[in-house]
Amino acid sequence: MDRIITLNEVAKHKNQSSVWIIIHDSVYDVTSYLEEHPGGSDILLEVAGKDGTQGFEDIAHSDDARELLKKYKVGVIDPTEIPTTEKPSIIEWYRTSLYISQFTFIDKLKKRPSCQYVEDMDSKEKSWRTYDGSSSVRPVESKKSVHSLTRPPSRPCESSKLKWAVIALAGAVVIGFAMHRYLSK
Ligand code: HEM
Repeated sequence: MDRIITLNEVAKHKNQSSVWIIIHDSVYDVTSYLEEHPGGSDILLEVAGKDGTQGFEDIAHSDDARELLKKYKVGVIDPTEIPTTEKPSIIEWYRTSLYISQFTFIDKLKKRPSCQYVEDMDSKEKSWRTYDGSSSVRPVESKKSVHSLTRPPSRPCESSKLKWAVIALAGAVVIGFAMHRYLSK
């Protein structure tokens, strides 16, 4: 079984004499690998005692590098310390969207500052990326699966609310005008 390690404990291993790095919620002791690392030791020391997932994924390490990780694993982060406060994914958002049947929706959404769940869509339009509120962007389900969702809206974005407010106001004006005409006869 994996050893459970707290963030506090990882934080203690932050200099050359002992370097622990978190990658995808697992903890690696790379002290003996510092000088061998093809990307240099400095880059590892920068994330020593911390989460290095972003840097690790940013340079798209090879499968060999990922295999090598196993050799240095010392445990996993205490699950109670892993943040779980994700906002709804774009799929959740689509389920509740008025524009569910239209792919052009994505373009509308991008233009609406109140609906910031979509950050980007890849150029081949094969996957969607969502903005989950914590500045991390991740690919999600394919367009097809988005398209197949048909639940009615229950969480419209601000501009939809605005639309209904305008309709209600227009209705009130029409009724007011009709009442005025009726009463002044
Ligand atoms: C902690 C475990 C890590 C291992 C076992 C590891 C392993 C490797 C390996 C084997 C390579 C050669 C290229 C490849 O096969 O992908 C490499 C390159 C590199 N790594 Fe890491 N790495 C680790 C962490 C990191 C982290 C946390 C960062 C950044 C914050 C990083 C940045 C780099 C860079 C910049 C290169 C050079 C890429 C190039 O010159 O093209 N590595 N690493």
